[in-house]
Amino acid sequence: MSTKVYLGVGSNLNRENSLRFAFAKISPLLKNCKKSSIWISKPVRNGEPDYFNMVISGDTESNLEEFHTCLMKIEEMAGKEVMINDGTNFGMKRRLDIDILAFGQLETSTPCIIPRHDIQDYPFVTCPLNELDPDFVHPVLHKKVSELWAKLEPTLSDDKKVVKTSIDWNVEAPVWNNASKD
Ligand SMILES: Nc1ncnc2c1ncn2[C@@H]1O[C@H](COP(=O)(O)OP(=O)(O)OP(=O)(O)O)[C@@H](O)[C@H]1O
Ligand SMILES: Nc1nc2c(c(=O)[nH]1)N=C(CO)CN2
Repeated sequence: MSTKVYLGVGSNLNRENSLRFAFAKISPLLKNCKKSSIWISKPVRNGEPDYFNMVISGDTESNLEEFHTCLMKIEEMAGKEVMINDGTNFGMKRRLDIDILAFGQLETSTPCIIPRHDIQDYPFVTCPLNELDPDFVHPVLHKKVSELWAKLEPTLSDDKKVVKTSIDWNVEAPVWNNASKD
């Protein structure tokens, strides 16, 4: 039996390469794998560099535990590094964050919280999810993502807005270093 999953992927360290790495590792795990564009937004926590975010969807044959373990391994594989921005040292940070937003119709808190509140609360999740699948119905709120986005978007101040990047998946990502902020 396969389950349709939605994943939120974010990075603000080597961010374009990190999202490409995530897609390269996740797409073989999913049938009918699809991805949104990459969107840029300000961090929730002030001072960090801006984030790149995307949403990936597809069908898995795995159960939640197996699938969650695979995703944590992918996050680990992407590694960590010291994040320094404008002279502030944020310490060791994961390059890649992968969250399971929804796992079919499941509602649970073990081994992780499903569905994630990010779907309706974080524009950097709602917006790419709406781009990918506006007709997806939230398993608990029973509302289409298009309705959730229509409610959230008009409330956003400039610092919460998300902007679509023009990243072309067919062109190789630029070389990155900790000072380039890309
Ligand atoms: N659905 C999920 N998929 C993947 N990881 C999850 C999921 N739910 C929780 N986690 C992981 O559990 C930890 C705590 O998550 P939680 O949502 O409570 O806080 P957070 O992500 O740090 O903050 P916020 O609520 O502001 O998004 C994080 O490491 C998070 O990545
Ligand atoms: N814009 C944006 N901000 C964040 C994000 C994210 O993915 N996008 N993830 C965070 C923790 O993982 C904290 N802040």
